[in-house]
Amino acid sequence: MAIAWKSVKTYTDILYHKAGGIARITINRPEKRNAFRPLTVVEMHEALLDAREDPKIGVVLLTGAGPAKDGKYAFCAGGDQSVRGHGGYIDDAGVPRLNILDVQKLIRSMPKVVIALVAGYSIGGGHVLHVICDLTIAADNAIFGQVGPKMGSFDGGYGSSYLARLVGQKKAREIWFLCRQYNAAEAMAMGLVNKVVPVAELENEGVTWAKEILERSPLAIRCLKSAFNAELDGLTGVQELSGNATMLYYMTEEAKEFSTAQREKRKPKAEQFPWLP
Ligand SMILES: CC(C)(COP(=O)(O)OP(=O)(O)OC[C@H]1O[C@@H](n2cnc3c(N)ncnc32)[C@H](O)[C@@H]1OP(=O)(O)O)[C@@H](O)C(=O)NCCC(=O)NCCSC(=O)CCC(=O)c1ccccc1C(=O)O
Repeated sequence: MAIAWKSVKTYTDILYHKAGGIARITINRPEKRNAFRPLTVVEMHEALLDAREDPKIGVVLLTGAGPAKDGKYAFCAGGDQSVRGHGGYIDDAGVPRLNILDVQKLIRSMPKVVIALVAGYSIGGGHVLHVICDLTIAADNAIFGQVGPKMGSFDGGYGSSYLARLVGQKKAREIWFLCRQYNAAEAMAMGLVNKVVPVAELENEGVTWAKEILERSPLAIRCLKSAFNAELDGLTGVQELSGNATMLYYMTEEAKEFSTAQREKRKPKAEQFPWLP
């Protein structure tokens, strides 16, 4: 499905495009298997915020540039180990950061559908990134895995707990404890991805799914996303879900009458609103 992407802004480590209600964020460090350094994460966060704020955007495609010069593909190989220091990943100002957690939270909470398009490696923090997306479409060359216990890291948040909700406790423990790699067919079989397509079809498939979603009700999808999250996200999840209830309530004649009455310093006409069963 052809789509005329327009560049939104020029970044150093990512590409950011939009077209027809879809935003596409591409991690653009193919020679590093699209590993993210603090700058990459800052740029991803800015683009995601822009997509969240744009009322024309309903779906975000998150993907990795490739293939690299050696012909290999990667969605993302996690945190850039060349800048790992004491207390985090060191940014240009020398500050240690684990700022990928901010990106995870934004993907989780934004009221838009985020789809990971995974070709090649989705490893470590790059695996967590696809896990946290609402949907994952994998290329037939996709390779998934966690590496933390092999190289001195772990993600005890969404990367393990939410992973276990997706694939089950036994499988999630296997993935983290053994640090094996899984191909696209294995990922499909364990419920880690939504669909597998030939690598040449990956973007087209993502656009097809996005366009189908864009034909659906934005408010229904907004409420569904926060409802799916609420069960798992504790008070943060309840806050998001009930924030949507408040937003919908503000849109009612009833809320408008009570708000207007307060400003007009009069008694609200409560009797006109039913106490529904
Ligand atoms: C992905 C590989 C399996 C691919 O293997 P291969 O195809 O053989 O390629 P290589 O020759 O290894 O790599 C090519 C090239 O890319 C560089 N590179 C690859 N990955 C990284 C990386 N993560 N960081 C930096 N550079 C990378 C590699 O050095 C080569 O460059 P040259 O210049 O040619 O040498 C394989 O590459 C691989 O296993 N990569 C490492 C995977 C890894 O260790 N990832 C980090 C896991 S830890 C993490 O992601 C932390 C994330 C985080 O911040 C966090 C914080 C707090 C809570 C949770 C998290 C979280 O986990 O999200």
